[in-house]
Amino acid sequence: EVYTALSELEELLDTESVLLKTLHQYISDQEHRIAVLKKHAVDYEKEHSIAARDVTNYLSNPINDYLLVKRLTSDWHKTEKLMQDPYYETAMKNLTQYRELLKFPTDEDLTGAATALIRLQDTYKLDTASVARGELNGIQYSTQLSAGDCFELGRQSYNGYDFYHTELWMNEALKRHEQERSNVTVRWEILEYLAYSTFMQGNLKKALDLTIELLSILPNHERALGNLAYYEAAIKNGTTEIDKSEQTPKVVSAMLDPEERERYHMLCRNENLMPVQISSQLRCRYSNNNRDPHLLIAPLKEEEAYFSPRIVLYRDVLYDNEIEVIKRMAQPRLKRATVQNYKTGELEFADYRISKSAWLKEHEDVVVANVAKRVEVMTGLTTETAEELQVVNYGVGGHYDPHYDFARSEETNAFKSLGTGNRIATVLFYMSDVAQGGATVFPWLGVALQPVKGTAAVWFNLYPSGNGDLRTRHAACPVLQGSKWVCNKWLHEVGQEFRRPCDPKENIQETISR
Ligand SMILES: O=C(O)CCC(=O)C(=O)O
Ligand SMILES: [Fe+2]
Repeated sequence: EVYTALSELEELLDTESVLLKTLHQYISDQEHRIAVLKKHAVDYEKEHSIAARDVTNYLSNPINDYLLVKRLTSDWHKTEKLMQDPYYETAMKNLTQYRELLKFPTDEDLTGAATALIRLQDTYKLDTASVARGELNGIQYSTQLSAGDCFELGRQSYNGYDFYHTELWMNEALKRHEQERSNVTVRWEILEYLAYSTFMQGNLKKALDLTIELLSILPNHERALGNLAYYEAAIKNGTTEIDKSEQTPKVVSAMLDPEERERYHMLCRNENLMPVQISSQLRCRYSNNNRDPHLLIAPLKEEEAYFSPRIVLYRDVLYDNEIEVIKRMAQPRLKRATVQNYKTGELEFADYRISKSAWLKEHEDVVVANVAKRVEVMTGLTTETAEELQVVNYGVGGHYDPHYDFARSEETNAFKSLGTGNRIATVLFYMSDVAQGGATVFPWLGVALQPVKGTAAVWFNLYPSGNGDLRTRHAACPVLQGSKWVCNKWLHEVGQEFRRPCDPKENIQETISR
């Protein structure tokens, strides 16, 4: 899956530059060949017209006779050979070889890239026409999309049963098709997708009009003829109901609770969801974490992000040179992130988490060990039982849908093999700024944390009773522009008995507080 991280996409640019070289070589070979063929034609023509002017006279000359015969034998053989395109095979052989040597995206990658773009469009409410112009939130970032590009986005949406986006993109394809002079896609094909997706969304009248237009281009299109009859009958009988079960998009976070999804997306767009009674009480301070000797000279820059549950940010707790070391160590080991299937305990890929991650051990580098020490200072907990440092890179469109970091009571298999209990706290370090998007948001709290390089976010996932705190449900918004790097340390329950004593009184019911 190349679309999950920037580093992989860079390799695709290398692939493209090799392909471009091959293409240019092929074109220049061909141009040279065509130039030679043109010269042959001119030469033949010259002799031929001299002969035509006075045939008898021309043919009574033995040299001319010889030349005529030669032109039609040996010379013409050469011409024929040149007409055969000797470069095609070599070029194709090279290309076949490159398929094995270079990194190529797959059809699955194309689907992934299209899904990512549509996810961004959804989350950030990007309007189709602006995206097609290469704009993201009013900033021109890339070149325009052609009718064909829009058509492909529509087709990908269609394949995911997402007829809402199929209609948006096919409409855009149609608009652009009218403006473009050279057309690769054909109008009737756009119309076919557009008519069907319009129908699936319940607009029979428009579906009918589009089908009529399609038939004006291709009067014998069988499926369109069938649909025409069907639509006409349906309109006549007033049966405009469509089987909704077929409409559920496969790709666009179909699993999310709509209210949570709405709150999640609003927070990603930087819309305020926090009551002023809370936000006005949030403070920042220099903290020495109750006189931790490590912090007496250089206290932490602590910023409150929420009170209950308490979420705090620590500014400038990771240095640029440490970040460089961590990224460099992680880079070659980055793999598509997995999630634990809560029934089987197995790790698997999921559409709701798209990023690349790697795990670093403390003994591998002093920087990794220092990060663990700093986590202890920030949290007052031990990292003896913590997981290794997880490094995550999100490419454009990379995201993580709302989730809990702790294992719920029914997830009996999670963390079992570690033998260190549940994930008591999360420390999330931002290792990059993100140009647009990529916030960490807590949908039910109305908290949105913007990534700032060097900052750490800290919160407890469990109540002092040991029960999971459902209010900590959080998500990583899709990256809209740029690349996002984070690393996290998950602290576990075992070993914290005296640092954060259990308090059965706070055995609060596992319910989401809204
Ligand atoms: O990347 C983020 O902002 C959050 C990541 C996260 O929640 C996780 O990895 O569990
Ligand atoms: Fe998380």
